[in-house]
Amino acid sequence: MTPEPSATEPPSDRTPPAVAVVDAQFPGNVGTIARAMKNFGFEDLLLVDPPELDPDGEAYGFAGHAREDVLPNATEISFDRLVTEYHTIGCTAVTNEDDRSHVRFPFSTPADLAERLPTVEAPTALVFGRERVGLTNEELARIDEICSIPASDEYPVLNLGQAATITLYELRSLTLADDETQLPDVERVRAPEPTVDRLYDQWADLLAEINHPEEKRDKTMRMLRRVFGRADLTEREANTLLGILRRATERPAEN
Ligand SMILES: C[S@@+](CC[C@H](N)C(=O)[O-])C[C@H]1O[C@@H](n2cnc3c(N)ncnc32)[C@H](O)[C@@H]1O
Repeated sequence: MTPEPSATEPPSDRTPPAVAVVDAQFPGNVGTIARAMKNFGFEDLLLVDPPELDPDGEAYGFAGHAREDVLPNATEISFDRLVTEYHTIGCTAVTNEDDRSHVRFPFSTPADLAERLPTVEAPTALVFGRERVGLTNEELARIDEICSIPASDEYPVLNLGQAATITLYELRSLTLADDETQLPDVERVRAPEPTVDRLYDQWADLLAEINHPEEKRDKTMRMLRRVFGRADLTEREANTLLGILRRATERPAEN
């Protein structure tokens, strides 16, 4: 019998996409992308016409812990081999004004891809373009599909490192174990009922203390209960408010 995978084991039945960067002009971008890959569990970095990656330079400087594995293990590849050996997904900005017959259409968002990629059997590569001119139309025409991050129509073009980071974040379910794809479930210590009741008593005392009109007090208390009910106070928050209200009601009248 196959043992149940533990919660921290990565999803085993999926081959994570490789990340290809075409003609990266700035080594810093390659470092930023390598770091995002390490953050979100991607390992296979492919570089088409890469710049010189000096171990004392920007790429390694920007790569954080990816300088230990993702970056030194990067593979140089030609664009021809990339499009022949991989199911390629070109990442590019599009706007609503883009001509629909254009090479940038149809497109998926990274979130769409996260759902669909597990069903693609061929090795896949996400392809990012140059910082200044992106992927050329000729390159896009040879790529299997297009992925675009939805952004302002007025300015949908992110910088290369940001675009790769957002895309890889959205695809993290392909590489990370379920318990790594979300933050730890830290139990909120909700304020116990007697503490919340004391808080309302203190409010009532304060309303009396400041001579809030008697005929309005019930309504005001109802409103305060609603406000604090919505706030869903933690024990610490309730105690802090209680302390402040107590000091306000116990303060000797001035003058
Ligand atoms: C600064 S952009 C290139 C700008 C270039 N003028 C263009 O319009 O493609 C660098 C790379 O980031 C990625 N990128 C930028 N914005 C994107 C978006 N909204 N969706 C997907 N990828 C994006 C693409 O891979 C692009 O080639």
